[in-house]
Amino acid sequence: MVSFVGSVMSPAVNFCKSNGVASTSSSSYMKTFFPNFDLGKPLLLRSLTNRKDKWTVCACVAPPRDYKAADSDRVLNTKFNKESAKSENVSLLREPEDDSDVLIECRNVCKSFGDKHILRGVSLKIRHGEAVGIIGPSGTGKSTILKIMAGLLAPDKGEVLIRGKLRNGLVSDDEISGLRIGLVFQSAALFDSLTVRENVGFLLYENSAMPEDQIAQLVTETLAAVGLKEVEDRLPSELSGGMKKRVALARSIIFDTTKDVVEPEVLLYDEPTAGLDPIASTVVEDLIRSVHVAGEDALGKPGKIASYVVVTHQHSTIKRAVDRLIFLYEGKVVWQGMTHEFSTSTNPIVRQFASGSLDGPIRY
Ligand SMILES: Nc1ncnc2c1ncn2[C@@H]1O[C@H](COP(=O)(O)OP(=O)(O)OP(=O)(O)O)[C@@H](O)[C@H]1O
Repeated sequence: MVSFVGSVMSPAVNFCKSNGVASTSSSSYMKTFFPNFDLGKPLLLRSLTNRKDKWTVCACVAPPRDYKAADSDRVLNTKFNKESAKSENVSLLREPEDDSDVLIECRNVCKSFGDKHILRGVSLKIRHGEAVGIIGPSGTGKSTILKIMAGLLAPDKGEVLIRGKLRNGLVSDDEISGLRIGLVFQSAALFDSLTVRENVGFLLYENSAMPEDQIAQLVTETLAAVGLKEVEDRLPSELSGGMKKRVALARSIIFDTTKDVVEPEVLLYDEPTAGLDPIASTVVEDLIRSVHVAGEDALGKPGKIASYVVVTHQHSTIKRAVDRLIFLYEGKVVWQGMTHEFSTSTNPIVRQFASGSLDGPIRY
């Protein structure tokens, strides 16, 4: 099964052939294969997603394993403790020896667009229970590595391992990765002509056998979990920016309750607080925490997301929403550490970025 948590409205979305090989950027492909495609028309969207035998829209897959919420504390307390993160140089960072909890691993990933070499050998691991931030100057490849982790873009070189298993090419219908990955785009990326209910329940209306009234009930419960009430019949244009982001989050965490085990495990957020005022940012940051297994949603229930990765520029998001940071610069990981070490780091690249100074190794 392919779950859809992003949007065809994002220019970054790729269309993946179900053999997992071909991909291209959305706009050119849409024009080629669906000349009449109009992003605002739900009927056409439906016909698109119904082409399950050939094309899939956006990311995410596969039956996850069971996990224990308590594991998240163990991971955070033991895997990247203060000692392990003291290092100021990424090459000296002490990695845990046990990799059994690694959900996503990138090994020496390279990606170019034309003659622009964006990722030049990125290696990183996302472990079960982690809340990780990816930071770094603009254009350094943060969103690109996120899309590669999600399976929307294939690396030119290097490997992506999902729970230790090599992923070939892109996410596809017939690939069983053993991990369900959701990507939440920077713009809330809702379908303008669909109601909030249809947006949040989109995947279930399209792909599940659940009766409509059951989906509607689940949508209401999921909206309540992200702190929204009585907005089901509204159109996205009737929501504030912060509300749209919450609706997008609700869409990414809803799942088919009639299946044995189908829950998102890893959520990837691309600049979730971009363009929000400080208070609205705080709301979204807390929301991101609340749907994590270590958190509690608006209804007081434990969150279900095993791990998440946030690409962000916002200091408040770095401080509030993540525990560990990965710093990308010129297509490489140049620093990793716990969030509280970010502001005291002696790494000149990190210091310049943290202070916003014009003096330092980062040049614009
Ligand atoms: N599909 C694409 N085709 C061509 N160039 C691309 C594509 N996707 C990204 N790029 C280029 O790759 C570079 C890195 O983009 P990316 O969005 O990953 O950076 P980023 O670190 O997330 O930047 P920002 O912080 O500004 O969002 C940019 O120069 C961008 O223009």
